[in-house]
Amino acid sequence: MAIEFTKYQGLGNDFILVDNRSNPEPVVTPEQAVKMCDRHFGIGADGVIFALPGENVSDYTMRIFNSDGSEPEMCGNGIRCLAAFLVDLEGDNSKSKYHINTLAGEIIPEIMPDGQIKVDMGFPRLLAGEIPTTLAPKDEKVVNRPLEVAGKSWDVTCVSMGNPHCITFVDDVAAIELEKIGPQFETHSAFPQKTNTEFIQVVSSDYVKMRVWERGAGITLACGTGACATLVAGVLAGKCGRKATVELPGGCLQIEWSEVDQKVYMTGPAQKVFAGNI
Ligand SMILES: N[C@H](CCC[C@H](N)C(=O)O)C(=O)O
Repeated sequence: MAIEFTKYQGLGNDFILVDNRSNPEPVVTPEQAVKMCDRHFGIGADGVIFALPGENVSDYTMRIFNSDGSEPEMCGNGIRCLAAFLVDLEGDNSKSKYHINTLAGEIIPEIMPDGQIKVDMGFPRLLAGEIPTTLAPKDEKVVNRPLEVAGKSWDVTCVSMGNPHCITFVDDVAAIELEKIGPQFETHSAFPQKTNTEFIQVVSSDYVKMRVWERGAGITLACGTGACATLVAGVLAGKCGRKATVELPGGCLQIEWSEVDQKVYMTGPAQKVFAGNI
């Protein structure tokens, strides 16, 4: 069965988007998603994202398969790409704000006048039991706690944006051997659902540099939920303010942890690359 798709990217974190509005179940299996994401034998992407019918009061439902076939709760760059995709699909009937149902709760992307997309990413989850991690009692936060990885003790801060993130502040992100230690963080026994792993270099209280090893995807050029988790971790660890630019290898995101509603807001681009079928 031919599958029509449109390729989008958000700061180089790239996705295959599928119009799944006529079916409550994804029309692609996780195994097929792995093949589609292969950068030599397939289309090539960090994941496959489905625009499914909405539930309750939401306009649509988003589901995503990572390039290893696993299904995460949410994807920040991905939901900006989904919003751009929906505008394309809906044409003249398109809206500027969508209520999207996800496994991380309701997420609300808004297309701004300058074409950037601002996303209400909801509330961060801060307790060990919500990450989830065994690094602290389940009703405590995990801020600058030691974690033994690759024969070294790292001070980590854990935050969930619906998906788990383990954040480590370092003096020089370029010096981190991500391909060597990323997998050891991702699959560490302290993370029952595995984890995304971010290394952060604080340039100033409103500018940080980040590199990421993603759960189920490996090194990516950007991670939206990771950038949100990073800002929250920076506030908890006293390293940055509640609004900052997060510089990723693929470009910059503007992140704010609102003091008004305690939600996290992410603003960044999403670009269509090409359409096709497979
Ligand atoms: N690999 C991530 C999902 C994609 C998140 C990332 N691409 C983002 O932009 O948030 C996970 O398993 O939680």
